[in-house]
Amino acid sequence: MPELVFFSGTMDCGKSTLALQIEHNRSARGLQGMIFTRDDRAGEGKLSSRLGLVTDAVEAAEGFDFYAYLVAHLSQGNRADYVIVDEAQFLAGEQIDQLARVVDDLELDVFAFGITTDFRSKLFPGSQRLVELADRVEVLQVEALCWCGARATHNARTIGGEMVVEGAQVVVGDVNQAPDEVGYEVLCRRHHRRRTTAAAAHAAALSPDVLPVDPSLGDSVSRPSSRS
Ligand SMILES: Nc1ncnc2c1ncn2[C@@H]1O[C@H](COP(=O)(O)OP(=O)(O)O)[C@@H](O)[C@H]1O
Ligand SMILES: Cc1cn([C@H]2C[C@H](O)[C@@H](COP(=O)(O)O)O2)c(=O)[nH]c1=O
Repeated sequence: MPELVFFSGTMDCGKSTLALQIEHNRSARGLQGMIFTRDDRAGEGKLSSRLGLVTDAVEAAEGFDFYAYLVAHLSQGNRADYVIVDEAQFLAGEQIDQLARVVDDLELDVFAFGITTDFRSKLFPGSQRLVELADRVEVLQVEALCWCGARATHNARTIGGEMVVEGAQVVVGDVNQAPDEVGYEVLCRRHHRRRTTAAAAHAAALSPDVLPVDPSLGDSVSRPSSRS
């Protein structure tokens, strides 16, 4: 039975790499995929991974109709054995409905890849609809890590290393940006809640307010640690 599968995770956990691996393995066996993306960092009509791999893709902009596009593609005598969609968080809910229809009516597997939540830990519309409609939601096995070493489950937006909580939901960007640029950092929930980015933790560790610790004050003293 064909399936709608949502491969989800934080930024930088290997989603695009997995999309390219699925594409490689299937095309190596003679299958032909249709690859879609939206607003990839590498530019329009590209699906790119931080490992340096990139492939051409159809840009699924606002208003793009996946079902109509695939019906037209097939009825012109072209092949499509499966569908890959990267950056699926950016899609509208109705576009996810079209993908479900591609699975049910055109009987094609659809593999969608995307981050689940935004920098405010709210669901993206596309991800919400995927959670509602997917046959399976797969969390990627390669864990992205918070600076403290715990599994990263949330995406923070940063400016100058500081976490921000105001702004547009969609701002295309990357992790490991220069300090003065808008960037992203993956964090565990504890540190996302406390807005403790790596830079903030580093600054706190160096702060004279918390160092040196006076041992005579006992355990009530706040000590710089990975659980700050
Ligand atoms: N220089 C590197 N060497 C090995 N692995 C790397 C390197 N750079 C990035 N990666 C891997 O690539 C992953 C990010 O892959 P990518 O597919 O771009 O992520 P996503 O699409 O989830 O944002 C990182 O989590 C890491 O595992
Ligand atoms: C958290 C968050 C992310 N984005 C953007 C930043 C990137 O361009 C993509 C995620 O790409 P990746 O391949 O998973 O790294 O999403 C955004 O626009 N808004 C956000 O809140």
